[in-house]
Amino acid sequence: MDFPSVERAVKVYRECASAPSLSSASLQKTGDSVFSVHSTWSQRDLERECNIKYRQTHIVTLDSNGQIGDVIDPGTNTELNSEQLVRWSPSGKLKAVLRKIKDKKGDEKQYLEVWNNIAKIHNINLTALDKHGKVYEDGEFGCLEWSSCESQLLYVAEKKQPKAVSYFDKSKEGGSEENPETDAKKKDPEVKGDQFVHRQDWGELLVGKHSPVPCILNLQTGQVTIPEGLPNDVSVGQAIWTPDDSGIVFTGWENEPYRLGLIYCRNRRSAIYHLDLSSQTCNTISITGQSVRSPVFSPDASKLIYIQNSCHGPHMQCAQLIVYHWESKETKVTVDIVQRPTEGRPFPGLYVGRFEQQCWLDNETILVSTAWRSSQTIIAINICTGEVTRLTNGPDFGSWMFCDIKQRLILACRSSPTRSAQLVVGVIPQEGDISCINWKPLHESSVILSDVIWSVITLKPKTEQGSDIDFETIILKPKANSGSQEKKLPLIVWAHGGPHSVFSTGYLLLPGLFCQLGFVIACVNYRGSIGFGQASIDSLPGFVGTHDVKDVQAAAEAVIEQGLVDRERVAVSGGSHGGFLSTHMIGQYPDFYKACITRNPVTNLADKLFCGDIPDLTMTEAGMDFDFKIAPSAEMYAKMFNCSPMAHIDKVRAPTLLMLGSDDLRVPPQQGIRYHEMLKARGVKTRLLMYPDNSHPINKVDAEADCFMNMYTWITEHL
Ligand SMILES: CC(=O)N[C@@H](C)C(=O)N[C@@H](C)C(=O)O
Repeated sequence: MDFPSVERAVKVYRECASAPSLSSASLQKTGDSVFSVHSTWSQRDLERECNIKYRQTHIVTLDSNGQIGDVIDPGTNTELNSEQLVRWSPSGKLKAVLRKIKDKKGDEKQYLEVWNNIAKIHNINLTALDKHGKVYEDGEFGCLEWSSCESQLLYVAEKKQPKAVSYFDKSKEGGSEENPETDAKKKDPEVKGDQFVHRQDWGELLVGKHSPVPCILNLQTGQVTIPEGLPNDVSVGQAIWTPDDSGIVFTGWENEPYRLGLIYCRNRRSAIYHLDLSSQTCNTISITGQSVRSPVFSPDASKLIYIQNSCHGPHMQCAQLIVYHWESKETKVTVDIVQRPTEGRPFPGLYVGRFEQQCWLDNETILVSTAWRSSQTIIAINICTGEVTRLTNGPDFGSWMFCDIKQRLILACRSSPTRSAQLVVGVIPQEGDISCINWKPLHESSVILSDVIWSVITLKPKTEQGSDIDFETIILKPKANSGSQEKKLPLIVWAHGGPHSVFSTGYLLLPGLFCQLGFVIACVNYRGSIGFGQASIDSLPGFVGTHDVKDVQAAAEAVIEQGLVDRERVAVSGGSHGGFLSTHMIGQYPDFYKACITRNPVTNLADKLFCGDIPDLTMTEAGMDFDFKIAPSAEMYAKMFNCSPMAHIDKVRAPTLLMLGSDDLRVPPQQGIRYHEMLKARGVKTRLLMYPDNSHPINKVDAEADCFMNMYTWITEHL
């Protein structure tokens, strides 16, 4: 087949990859019925080989009926180079900015700034204060919270460690057994012999993040304090003020017996804590033995909500919404785990990482984005009754993300496999059906794939076990051929990673790119994906390498049966567990797939058990209970190997491209390197690309673009 040229592929990549992705968006009331929308975006810059960040501002007015009036785009795109966190104060009059700057010597320093509507009014050099290590700005631990009196800022940073010095450092020889008091006079404590002590961190994408502690900056004094009374061996994150600023509430993850990788893993043992700042007493609010996260107070400060799910088993699960009554301390599960959604009760449960800080429509209703089968959707939850209302279900946009709410003005971001992110606003009706919202776009999607159409098909598994659980596949087709029969197109079957994650009907860069270049794409949400009920998730552990494989194959065959695809030109792709599946497909269906392209694949669970930052994944997905002692029997090793792609290596014929991140801690490169070598030793065509300074996602701008071009040339050469 004459595929589009490499030059065409480069052009299409430049167009599609230029789509900005939303980092954050918030509403500020700036006048009677006037609101400003501040959004920060991330966009690939292929020339500078970096992701640039920029801020956009829009003005929204409400008319006399409280409906959306004007939407004004003052065209104020401003590139942001050093902002790490931004938080507006409760009054909206002040803005806190965490900024990272390199000084003249090239050393990074962090500043906490406060701006009013005229200028910068506070500027604290946190690094120079030397009260803590780096401030955390990540999505797992990071926070930046104003006290209600707007005189203090709360954030988390690396706990300051005593300075480790050598026993042979002559400059330290002043203090000695004869004159120990000399040591005591030193400003900071020093420890001899600890220079090379291993300090475990929280793993992939959280490297160097060991022991975060809460920090309080007093804007009047410019001083930072680390509260006393913190629990031992707990990593603090997501900290917020108690309503009267008398204390803080935070999520604490257990460090002992050792840390397991945290990113993409919502099953890490944790608790919600309340620290009273004056008495320095710290109490746990949540029950022990769970994984909890994202504490948020109601506007009237009467209730605290947080998310809870098991700290055992799958890394992503259906969660509970917990309501904690602040005065009475009564705790209630207001939304429970959903095992199997039904036609009558289609709500599939809660699949949420963190609530937005402004997620309250009123003191009884919260707004949240959650996976709902193959779509990300916005729901409203009545936290007294647990009633769930789906607010976004329109056919034209696939997936929605809730951003902010002020009074009844809601800010959201929507996209689809053929339309990049678009900010929209709407007014939630005061009466009647709150899902009747007239959404108004603030801008057009920057990328619209007008010659691609997408759909979602539902499939029933063919295996007897777990066969009452259906699954879905998102299909992208070139519009030109959607109705025609004469020209059969090549197919790429895509498996997502996790395995407990999901392809959502949002903007999907790689599938959209390949579809633009003439391929049919099938993105498979196999059993075990989130968004389909807990029973689906629980159906996979112990059956990886069979259930997930059979579902991916069933999806491929279902698309072929639609008549558009040339069954002789089918490729398979996926990263991480998606790489586990793509290498399984070419081993178990060696004549069906003619090419394989995979990113950081899991190829041998037995080998992975003692490497990588989440050994628990290996045992969990192989159907075993994880224990921190990890003492597997020979039989357990055999089971882990036998459910791995490496067990099928002798059958592989498909030319296989592997793309590895040299810094990957989640799935160490050796998994891909060994698979590549085993193919070479068997004379199977294979190519391995190793991307330095890239980890599990391989998402540095230059590496990501290079991956795509190599994927394209590999597939077009072998289909
Ligand atoms: C929990 C986890 O990280 N699993 C990995 C093996 C994986 O599949 N990661 C996904 C999120 C990926 O696509 O990288």
